[in-house]
Amino acid sequence: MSLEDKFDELTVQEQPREFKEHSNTQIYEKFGHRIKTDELSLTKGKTNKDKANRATVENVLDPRTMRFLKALTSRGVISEFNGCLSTGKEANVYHALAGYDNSVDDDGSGVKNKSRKEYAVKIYKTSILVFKDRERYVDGEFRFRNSRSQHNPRKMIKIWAEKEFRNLKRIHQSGVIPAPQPVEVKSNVLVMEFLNRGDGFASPRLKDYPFKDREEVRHYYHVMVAYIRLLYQVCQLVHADLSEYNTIIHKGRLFMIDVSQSVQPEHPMSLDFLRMDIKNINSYFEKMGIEIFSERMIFQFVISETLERFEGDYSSVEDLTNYIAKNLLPKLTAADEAEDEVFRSLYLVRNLGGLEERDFERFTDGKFDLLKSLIAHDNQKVAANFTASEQFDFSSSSDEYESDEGSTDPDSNSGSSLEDDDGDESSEEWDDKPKNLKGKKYEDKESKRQRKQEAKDAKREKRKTKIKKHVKKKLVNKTKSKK
Ligand SMILES: Nc1ncnc2c1ncn2[C@@H]1O[C@H](COP(=O)(O)OP(=O)(O)OP(=O)(O)O)[C@@H](O)[C@H]1O
Ligand SMILES: [Mg+2]
Repeated sequence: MSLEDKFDELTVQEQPREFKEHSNTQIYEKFGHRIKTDELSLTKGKTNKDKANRATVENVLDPRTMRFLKALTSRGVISEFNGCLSTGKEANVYHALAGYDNSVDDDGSGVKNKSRKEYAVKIYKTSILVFKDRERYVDGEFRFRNSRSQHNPRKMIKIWAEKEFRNLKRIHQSGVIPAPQPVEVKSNVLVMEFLNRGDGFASPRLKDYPFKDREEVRHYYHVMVAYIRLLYQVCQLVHADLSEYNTIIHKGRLFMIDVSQSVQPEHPMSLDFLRMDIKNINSYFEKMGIEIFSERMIFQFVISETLERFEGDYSSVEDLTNYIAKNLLPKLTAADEAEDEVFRSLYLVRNLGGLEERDFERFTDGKFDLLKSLIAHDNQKVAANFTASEQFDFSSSSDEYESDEGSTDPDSNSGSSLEDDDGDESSEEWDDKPKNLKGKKYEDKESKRQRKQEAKDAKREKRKTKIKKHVKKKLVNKTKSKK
């Protein structure tokens, strides 16, 4: 018997109508009492109080959150919710209308505006698991050194919302990079300006933006690269989750959103986050069919402190793209790609004391003589006014940041745990540190060389068994692209 014949025999008997109705009634009788049809009450339930208080609707609207929303409404910040813009893994974003107090015309005339202000209300999920992974962003943040409550997910979420609020405020106030204006933050609820397309809908994310032509794609790429640098240099932030999903094209300008995980440059992993951002952006724009710059070159461009400052008008696309054209050249050859490969695998450290074994071996194998050369060596593609190899020195920039904001804070243990205590490497490359020479000044050359070689070998042996599991895990995690 063929398969088709067998299949024909498998006809399922249609159930008589009465039977179906009968079973529906049975189900209703059995479970009907469990379906709540009464209005949602915000008062504490008499029974099962604990569970009910933590239960969530759409994972975000637990009774506490509802109370905050109610408070925002009664204070006149918000008048009504209009629906959900996005349900993500960390937060839901809702559209809301501003309260009547704020419905004053923008010209300050005091005349009530008929079209009321609109807000985007981001409500962080209070479910616990999602936030577990986020500790590494708050760890090592000087600004949050006293507020680490990472064992209490509720407090963690509050920090998270506040972090986004503060980062948004910093970016928005700088006037350098467009970002929605933050309005309020209360526990896990963040209210900000709604980026409106004009017809009631949200402006599109970069991912959904309908580019007119390739020229327009290139234009936004250049603006994006310029913004990464300005965000770092002027706002002192690394986005840390930059992608086509977290940028919005609004009124012809590129807005940065979703900055809860953004960190300051002195964060121990800021350079890793920066590299990841650059990789995400590059792969999106490459997919869109334009010539891109090498990741390493963008990285240098972003962090270089001696590079000529941007003197143009921040809102002028022309000035921004000229700035880029002056400082970066497209990535064209296979050799450029090979260099990016190396760059991606490099363990970036803030100082030489934080080197990992694999990098160390790359240097000692003679491939590169210093970490900074690994980033900057032979960079002929960078325009004449940007001699990158002279410009970036990890040890000096690290000192600067550490002394500035005290990233030696004991709380920032995630970063310091990445550091190895191989700081006093006796390798030739950085034995110019005076402490290595102390007391051995008059040693003859040959015995010095031998002593150093022995010390080096011993350390190498020691390191073989030394890479800690959590360090490895972090290294793997950080190279995974986010979306
Ligand atoms: N101010 C705003 N104006 C208009 N739309 C916004 C605004 N903020 C967020 N959105 C929309 O909501 C979406 C999610 O916002 P956001 O990226 O901040 O949340 P999220 O935490 O990243 O969510 P996910 O868990 O999906 O990553 C955005 O992609 C955007 O479409
Ligand atoms: Mg997002």
